[in-house]
Amino acid sequence: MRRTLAEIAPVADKATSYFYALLFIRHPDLRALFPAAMDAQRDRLFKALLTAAEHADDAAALTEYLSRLGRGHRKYGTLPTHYPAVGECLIAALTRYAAACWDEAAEAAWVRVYTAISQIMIDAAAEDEAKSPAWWQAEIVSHERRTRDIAVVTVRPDQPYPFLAGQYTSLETPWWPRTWRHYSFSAAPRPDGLLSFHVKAVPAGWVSNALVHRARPGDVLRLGPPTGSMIVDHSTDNGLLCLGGGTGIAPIKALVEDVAEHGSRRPVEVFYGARRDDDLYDIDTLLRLQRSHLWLSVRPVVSDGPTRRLSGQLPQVVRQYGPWNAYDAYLSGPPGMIRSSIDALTRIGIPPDRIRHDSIDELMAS
Ligand SMILES: NC(=O)C1=CN([C@@H]2O[C@H](COP(=O)(O)OP(=O)(O)OC[C@H]3O[C@@H](n4cnc5c(N)ncnc54)[C@H](O)[C@@H]3O)[C@@H](O)[C@H]2O)C=CC1
Repeated sequence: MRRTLAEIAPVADKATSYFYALLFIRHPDLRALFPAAMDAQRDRLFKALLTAAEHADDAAALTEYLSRLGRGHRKYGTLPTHYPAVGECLIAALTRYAAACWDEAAEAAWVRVYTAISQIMIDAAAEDEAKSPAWWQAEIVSHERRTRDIAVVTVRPDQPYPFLAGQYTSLETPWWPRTWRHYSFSAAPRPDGLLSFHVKAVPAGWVSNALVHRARPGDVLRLGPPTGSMIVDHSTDNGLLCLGGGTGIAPIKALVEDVAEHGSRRPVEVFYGARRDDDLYDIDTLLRLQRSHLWLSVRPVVSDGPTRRLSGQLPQVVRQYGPWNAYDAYLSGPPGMIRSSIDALTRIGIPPDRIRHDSIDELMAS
């Protein structure tokens, strides 16, 4: 499998385009399950295959990854009968684009692995069906523009939506059917069941632009299941060192609320990074939380413009404080910020297993 993937990696775009073309010609009914624009989708299929191949020797990690994928596919309307159709087109694409190493043994390995992959995904989806809906309808109940391009969107799901502070969901708008994007919850679970997200309209971001510029109270979104492991570990008394860059502050605020609800006195140090003073759109909320909780310290950090606040990139500024050896780190923000913060924090001695963040691949896909 690894040899085949290495061979198709440089032509992954062509191989996945060929795969989808074949799938939609042979099984036109499946086209309706996919978004109109397939660019992000192409990338995702290849990444999923790579991830599966990377974990091929670690059965537990592979099963966990595939089970999550199987549960996540319920919202697309995927049925067990779709898997053989996909498998057959996948094998055809590999035969064509990994021709140099494709032989009977390679084909047998892929058929075996694909069958196992599908079975894990199908089983996980079936098990999930008994306890959870495939998706939730969620009506927008408030839409608050904080800056020209950032909105805080609050929704009421049609059924209880169990999740943990720090997690994220996938979201589909009525304007771009079947195009799903990830957003972190910006608040811990609330007694009224409402959920909030911070959305920044990014260039060429169809979903984010629709959510910021078009969405209004009364519009109905669809949500997939909650996911993500950037949650508070309540089994330790370690402090929390939280770095939130831009709208990455959203799940950090949820984590702070979670610590507050648990009534613990663990120190929580939040560094909130933005390009300019005006971009610190949620600073008032965080400073209000700081006034209510002695264990919480919030430091705004401005990276680009002139400021009377702390100035610089988040990882640089954090290094000037500390020591951080009794802290668990929580990182949320742009992929570049997450990568450089992991680097900086491991260099000052925080072990990698105490640094939590969401999957960088999934952040990029949003
Ligand atoms: N769970 C998560 O990790 C979440 C991630 N996000 C992601 O956060 C991003 C937010 O975008 P914007 O608000 O436009 O933020 P931005 O691009 O304006 O950056 C905000 C701050 O992050 C830091 N930063 C950015 N790039 C950096 C780099 N390469 N190295 C070090 N520090 C860096 C700087 O302090 C900067 O001021 C989006 O990509 C969004 O997908 C948003 C919500 C949750």
